Amino acid sequence: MSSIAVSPPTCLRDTSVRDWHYLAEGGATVVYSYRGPSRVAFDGMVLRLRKRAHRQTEPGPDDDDPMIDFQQKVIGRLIDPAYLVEMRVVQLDQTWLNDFSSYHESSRPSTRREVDAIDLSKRKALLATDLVSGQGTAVEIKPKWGFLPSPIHLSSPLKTVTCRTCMHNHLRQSSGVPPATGYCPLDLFSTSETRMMQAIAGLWTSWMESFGSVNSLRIFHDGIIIQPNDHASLREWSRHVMGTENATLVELQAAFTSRIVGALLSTPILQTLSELQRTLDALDIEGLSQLRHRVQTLRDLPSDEDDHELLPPLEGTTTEPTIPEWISFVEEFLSPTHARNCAHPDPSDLRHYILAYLLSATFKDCSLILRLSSDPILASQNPVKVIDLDPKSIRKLEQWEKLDEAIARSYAGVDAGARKRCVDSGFRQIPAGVPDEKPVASPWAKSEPPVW
Ligand SMILES: O=P(O)(O)O[C@@H]1[C@@H](OP(=O)(O)O)[C@H](OP(=O)(O)O)[C@H](O)[C@H](OP(=O)(O)O)[C@H]1OP(=O)(O)O
Ligand SMILES: Nc1ncnc2c1ncn2[C@@H]1O[C@H](COP(=O)(O)OP(=O)(O)OP(=O)(O)O)[C@@H](O)[C@H]1O
Repeated sequence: MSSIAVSPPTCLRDTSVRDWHYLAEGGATVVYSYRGPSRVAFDGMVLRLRKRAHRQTEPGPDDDDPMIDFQQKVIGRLIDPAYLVEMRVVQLDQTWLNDFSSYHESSRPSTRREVDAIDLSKRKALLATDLVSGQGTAVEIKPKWGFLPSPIHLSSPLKTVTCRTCMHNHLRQSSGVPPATGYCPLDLFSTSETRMMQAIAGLWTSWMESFGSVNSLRIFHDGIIIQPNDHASLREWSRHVMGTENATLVELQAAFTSRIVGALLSTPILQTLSELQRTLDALDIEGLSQLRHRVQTLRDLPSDEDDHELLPPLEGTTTEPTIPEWISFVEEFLSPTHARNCAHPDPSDLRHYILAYLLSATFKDCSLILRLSSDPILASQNPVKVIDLDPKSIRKLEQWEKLDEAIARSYAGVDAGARKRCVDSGFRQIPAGVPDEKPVASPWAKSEPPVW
């Protein structure tokens, strides 16, 4: 008698905290890659743990269960699921999480450690397919906002000339943060090969100049993040990309840029993202804010109770959307009859516009991970995935209004002749002074999700 069937452990508690390696982090989560002894449940997976800001005293809700539903039932209707990453929820054991955090805290960048830490109050986390481990190169790009707003509800034309990301980078630069100033998302989203090359070259330059600290470009080789000032790993990577360790940085940049642009041109994902961002943000935060204030003013006016009943309740501006509400929102957004007059938004549609804006914000903040492979079979498989498609909180609306104002105010201080002119290839030009009276129908107005 031999062969003892041992079921694979699926509890994180059964893994040593040393089996996980720090990979990267964003504003809300920190991600570790499993590198321990082979275990079916964890091989090729990353663990995504929520963080809590030091200034945040109250623990937040465990929001990873809704996150899976949101990805499958909401995002999966708008983006071909082939671009999405498989995820599942895992339980966290408090003692294990405490040990994990103490063991790994020192591997986090000091700039991040100053503001937040792993949230030890959470009882759940996410496991997701590790998109960067294994042999070869994986490149992560955070494209940001791929459109210029329609001028209808804007207080000034400033935002229709220079894109939000370029203006935000200006604000950051004025406050001493190293930004990706050579990068304009509208070039990346343009579908023009020349402009896309310019965009990727800009990302490369800021990656180099910031010693890899910008979040808009990350390069992983054989599962390890490459730091631009680590010459040994840069040489090793150059051997992989260029076939030689002796390439100059200029040659390496050119080869990298053309590989990335080639990969991006072979997929419609950037167009999908910019169309979603644009269509869902039909009013701009300024128009949304005006609509919110209009509802507030109408509610404050003495009038018939009947009239008031037609107005949306103000809780609609503060209550987080539930998954069923998201599902019906997307149903409606995809329906052939979905059309709204965005030039004259109806106050009764306030909640609709808020949900649309929140969803647009998710698509404005996601990242792409591309696998560069010289193996023709691997290369023929979908080489691009979209990550970080978390729902945004309704609590952010006010913060976004303030940030928008701060960005525009700071950019208004730039001499008119020195302002960047960002070109939006997908922009529907509306002549100045002519309000767009036509209802805007969703380009996704079909009964089935888009199929490529
Ligand atoms: O406002 P933005 O455009 O600066 O985006 C924030 C990101 O800054 P970025 O410009 O990408 O460096 C920011 O990224 P970092 O923390 O800077 O890496 C977050 O992604 C933030 O989202 P959340 O608060 O984590 O849900 C993002 O906030 P949201 O606006 O998406 O809520
Ligand atoms: N499935 C994955 N495979 C490999 N690496 C990943 C995966 N998911 C996330 N990462 C890495 O972890 C980082 C942080 O993850 P993510 O972007 O989801 O965090 P976030 O806190 O929500 O980010 P943001 O600040 O942009 O909102 C990513 O930028 C990426 O480098």
